[in-house]
Amino acid sequence: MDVAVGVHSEFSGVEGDFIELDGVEKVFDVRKKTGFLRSERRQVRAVDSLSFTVPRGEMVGYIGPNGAGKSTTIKMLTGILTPSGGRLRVAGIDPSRERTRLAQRIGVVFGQRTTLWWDLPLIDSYRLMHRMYRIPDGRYRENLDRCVELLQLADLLDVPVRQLSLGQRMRGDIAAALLHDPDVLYLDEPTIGLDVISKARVREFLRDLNAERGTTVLLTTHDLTDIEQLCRRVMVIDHGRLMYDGPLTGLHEVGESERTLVVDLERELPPIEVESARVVKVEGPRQWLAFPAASSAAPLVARIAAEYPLVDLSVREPDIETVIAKMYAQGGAEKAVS
Ligand SMILES: Nc1ncnc2c1ncn2[C@@H]1O[C@H](COP(=O)(O)OP(=O)(O)OP(=O)(O)O)[C@@H](O)[C@H]1O
Repeated sequence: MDVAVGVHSEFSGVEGDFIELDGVEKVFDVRKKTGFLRSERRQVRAVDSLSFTVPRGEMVGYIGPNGAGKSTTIKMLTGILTPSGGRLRVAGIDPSRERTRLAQRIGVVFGQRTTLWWDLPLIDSYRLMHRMYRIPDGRYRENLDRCVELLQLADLLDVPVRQLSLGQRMRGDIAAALLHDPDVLYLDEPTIGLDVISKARVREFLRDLNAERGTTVLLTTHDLTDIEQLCRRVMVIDHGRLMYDGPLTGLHEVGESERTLVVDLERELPPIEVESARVVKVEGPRQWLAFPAASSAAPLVARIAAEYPLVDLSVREPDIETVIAKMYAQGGAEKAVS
């Protein structure tokens, strides 16, 4: 249960930290209407004594329920918002003081919004960014060619952004964030709303980018599969505070959460009987089995494949809200922040 505290020290204080937060706070002043012509001032502490470091080249998941403070953190890391307290540095730069200088070093992708010009063909947005970021011609060409090839954008360059599908637009946005070769990439829900194939393509691209270029990546997502496939380390934030920092498996252990194995059998059969999982739902030849999220699905799959007429299967991660709710229920959250 004390996994979180132990694991945290493994990652902190590493030399060459690229992102550094020390006791960072963000308090918003909000006015709430309490009656006709009357309002009350209230303070919302969106980020509360947040401290963590990310070494150069690490790909880290940054997750939490709605309203936890993730976007506020990312906005402070880009310099859009100024912290109310604490110390924050990205590549040695104080983001809110030197926002323009920092812009050359960072790339940002917001899954729910586009940075592309809606009415223009994709390539025109890239040409504008070329000028805006004053990217040397050779470097721009090289980065564009690479992104076009790896993100399969060749057929889309002349299409107005408004006509792109969500998955195509997302790939277009990721390329836009990388044209100036940033050292760090902030990704806010990069796979939201994408189909399975588009998700796989985006994840593969990010994995290669991180491996080949050593780009530091901070990834915010509600999809734990993104984290499982991309990040060795995950940070959980709730009510503006860091609740957990360590590997995803450790988070599952703290929360004692479960994954679901969905199996399609050749025909309708009685519930599957295996030691390490329990059937939670049966619908015709399809069965849902819950098993501990911290353990591997491989032995379970092998066992079922050997004993049952298996046609197809998939593994579903628990949702973040469930994992966090279980963490609280087990008392894991208190241990992680202590
Ligand atoms: N400009 C603002 N003014 C007042 N309150 C704000 C402002 N921005 C964010 N908040 C509040 O700060 C808290 C954290 O919000 P934030 O957007 O950072 O959460 P989040 O983790 O990104 O959530 P989501 O997953 O829904 O995007 C919330 O209570 C939110 O209402």
